[in-house]
Amino acid sequence: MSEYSIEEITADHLAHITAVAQGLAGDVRALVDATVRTQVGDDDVAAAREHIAAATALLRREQLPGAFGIRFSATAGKRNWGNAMVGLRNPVAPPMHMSYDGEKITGTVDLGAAYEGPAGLVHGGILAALLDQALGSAAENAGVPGMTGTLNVRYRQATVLGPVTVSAWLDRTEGIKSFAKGTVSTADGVTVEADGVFILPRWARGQSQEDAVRTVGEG
Ligand SMILES: CCCCC/C=C\C/C=C\C/C=C\C/C=C\CCCC(=O)SCCNC(=O)CCNC(=O)[C@H](O)C(C)(C)COP(=O)(O)OP(=O)(O)OC[C@H]1O[C@@H](n2cnc3c(N)ncnc32)[C@H](O)[C@@H]1OP(=O)(O)O
Repeated sequence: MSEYSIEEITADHLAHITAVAQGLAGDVRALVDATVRTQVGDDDVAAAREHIAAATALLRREQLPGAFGIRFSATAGKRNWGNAMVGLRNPVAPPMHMSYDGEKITGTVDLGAAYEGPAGLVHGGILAALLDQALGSAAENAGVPGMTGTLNVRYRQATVLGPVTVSAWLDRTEGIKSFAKGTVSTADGVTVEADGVFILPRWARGQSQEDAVRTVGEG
């Protein structure tokens, strides 16, 4: 397991690669939305596919051997840029933008046509994933990070595609277990409620975060 790593990086370089990654991911996200909603004819689709194939070949010239992983540094903190919900360089991530106010986390996200489940409504799995991320971050933010052990999700009313707010907070901790809760809200009010248990895995117990990263980084 070597997906956690330490990578020192200067502030200038961080600013540069952040802008580049956000730009590219944003362009690809726009492409996905355009693909879902296009109504152009076959010839235009064929021409677009040629452009897409050329862009893919260009990006494939130099690739990571696997996923981005999670990288830590003194200047940049934690970079989970490949994360499927919040990853800065991942166009699959809507992305959710998270802000922290003490132990409360607020995630804002605009869910477009690419996140549809029932007609005009957000796919329930996407909502569960956003809650998983926010509740997990609430546990981590409270100092007891962990893998999701159990996540309970109650869909109270349909969530219409569009802007959505995710709230999450730590309920309590019991040793290596964190219990977090959260909601999804829209203009219609709370649409989803969740609670979850996040468990610090065995390999990380009794280690500082830095030691844990070194252990897995060498593993
Ligand atoms: C980087 C270094 C720092 C270390 C951080 C490590 C991990 C943190 C990772 C990220 C956190 C950061 C941000 C969060 C952001 C996003 C959230 C997304 C998270 C995910 O997307 S994550 C993917 C889905 N997730 C999995 O892929 C988990 C697969 N699974 C396992 O990795 C193990 O299964 C594990 C670790 C869950 C437990 O394994 P284990 O060996 O540690 O368990 P053990 O037997 O020691 O039990 C200890 C106590 O937990 C209770 N317990 C056990 N299992 C439970 C369960 N499922 N539900 C409720 N309670 C459970 C027992 O009943 C006992 O309780 P008690 O002590 O009271 O009896």
